[in-house]
Amino acid sequence: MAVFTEVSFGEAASLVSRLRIGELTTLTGITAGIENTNYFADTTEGRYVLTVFERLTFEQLPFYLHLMKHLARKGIAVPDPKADETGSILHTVQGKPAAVVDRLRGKHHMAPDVAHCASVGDMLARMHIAGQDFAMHQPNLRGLPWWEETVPVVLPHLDAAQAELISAELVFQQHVAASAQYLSLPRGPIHADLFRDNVMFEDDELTGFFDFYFAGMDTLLFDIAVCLNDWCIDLESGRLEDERAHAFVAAYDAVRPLGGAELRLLPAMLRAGALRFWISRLWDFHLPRDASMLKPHDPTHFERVLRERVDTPWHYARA
Ligand SMILES: Nc1ncnc2c1ncn2[C@@H]1O[C@H](COP(=O)(O)OP(=O)(O)OP(=O)(O)O)[C@@H](O)[C@H]1O
Ligand SMILES: N[C@@H](CCO)C(=O)O
Repeated sequence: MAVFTEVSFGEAASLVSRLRIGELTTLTGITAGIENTNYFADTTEGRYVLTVFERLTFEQLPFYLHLMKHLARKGIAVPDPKADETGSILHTVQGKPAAVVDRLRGKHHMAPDVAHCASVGDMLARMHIAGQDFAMHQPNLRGLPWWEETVPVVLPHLDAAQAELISAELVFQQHVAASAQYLSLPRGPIHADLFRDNVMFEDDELTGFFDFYFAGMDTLLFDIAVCLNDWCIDLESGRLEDERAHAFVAAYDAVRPLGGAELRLLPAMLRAGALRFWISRLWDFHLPRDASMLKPHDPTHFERVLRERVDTPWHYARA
């Protein structure tokens, strides 16, 4: 529900005219999303999305945009950033970084079934493989160092039980991250935010995924955990639903077989994924930014998910 930067039709038309994608015909603000300003931009030649980045910098953005370009070139169903006459895919609107990418067809499936979960697992594995030779490097900017920096900031807003849980989980994750098993995990560019609202389907066929603006170099297992915690759960309780979770991992495993350390550390990564989004939702909720129509996500959801992952570890058992 966020529009942080009001972009005029003229401003957008001026940028679009430099991208050789036709002339702008309509520009419509997108209310969904909380991180950036997004507009649907239709032209005489196609349908696009204009994003004005509100937090990410000109230095940070090339990694994400070139990763999307790299994956699109390899036939992975992601939006392809559009270049201007200089070949640059990173643009400027009102002094802020901006990008124009293909608008994916279809809609989100916010109540996915087993088949949807399997499609996403398959696609994620293919994305991880396609990303292995991506030359640029940037860490997951919402990884452990960010959790360590942000937990003290949100701690004053928590009750005693919440403070105990978040502090204990941070210590647990610090130990996991220092372990030989964790250090042996396969790494590469990950999406790191592949929630249901970042994947499109048309007639149950997966048409693509987007919002790579939390991507980074991290363990591939973390990406799997982030997905399981959003695609394969009972939303009320946060509990993992075994049929969907197994379908997701089995589809992924069929494309990129998981190693022993990955199978053993999946329960710990499921906790890490829950912690990461509990922290970021607390941060957004208690330190909100000035934006028209911004509605932060509910932090208590990931508190429940984390408690569930701690109390009932979930393991993937190959059939
Ligand atoms: N390439 C695209 N194709 C189709 N729709 C898109 C595309 N990019 C963005 N959208 C639409 O805009 C909405 C917001 O986009 P996005 O999720 O990237 O914003 P955000 O501010 O990063 O949100 P969040 O981080 O909360 O997911 C999406 O839910 C989707 O409806
Ligand atoms: N997908 C995130 C928001 C964007 O990072 C969440 O649901 O908390």
